[in-house]
Amino acid sequence: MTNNSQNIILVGPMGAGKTTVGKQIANQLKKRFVDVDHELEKRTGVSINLIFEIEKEAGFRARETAMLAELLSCENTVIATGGGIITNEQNRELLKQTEGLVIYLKTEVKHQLKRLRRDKQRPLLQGEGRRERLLNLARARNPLYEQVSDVAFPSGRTSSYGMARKIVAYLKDPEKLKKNLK
Ligand SMILES: Nc1ncnc2c1ncn2[C@@H]1O[C@H](COP(=O)(O)OP(=O)(O)O)[C@@H](O)[C@H]1O
Ligand SMILES: O=C(O)C1=C[C@@H](OP(=O)(O)O)[C@@H](O)[C@H](O)C1
Ligand SMILES: [Mg+2]
Repeated sequence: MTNNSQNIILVGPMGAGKTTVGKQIANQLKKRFVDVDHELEKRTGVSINLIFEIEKEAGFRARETAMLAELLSCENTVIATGGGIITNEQNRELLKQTEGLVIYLKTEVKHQLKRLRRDKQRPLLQGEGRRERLLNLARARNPLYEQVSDVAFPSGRTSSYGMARKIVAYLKDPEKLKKNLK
């Protein structure tokens, strides 16, 4: 079992379920939940969309790095990151060096498209060509999620609740789950 105060950090692409599953994991483990994007919105008082519009992606990324560093210094917290967190080298170093457990929520573009079809909150998905855009992001970013994570969970058709249960079971007894998978 992971130690009681260990942080759990979720990485993975947009629509992988980092925010939704992260909240449920925190509930089940009685840990605090924070989301890098939500914290940025709280601090700035504006939406991620507006930060992108005013400060462009570079401005958002600088804020995101500062927020990640701050949140990683907490204890006993489930931290949901944004899908682009791994694009910045400093963030990747922070994730590799943290004592927290970094979990990669894997997903496929077809599931992302379905889950995010009504989304208006994600600046990188505005406009046409979502599929192409998600495919390009996956190509560039998936190896980086692998690089920074300790363990990966594919979501596929498993519900967000099912994912949270699977992950909590793993955290309570990593060996048992490995045996079940054999
Ligand atoms: N495993 C899952 N199965 C089905 N829908 C999911 C799953 N995980 C997340 N979702 C849905 O996809 C949408 C995006 O999830 P979210 O948690 O915001 O993803 P992320 O934070 O990784 O971008 C939400 O509507 C959420 O309910
Ligand atoms: O993939 C990305 O670059 C982004 C993902 C978003 O978070 P989610 O992964 O929670 O959607 C959010 O941080 C921002 O829109 C940029
Ligand atoms: Mg999210």
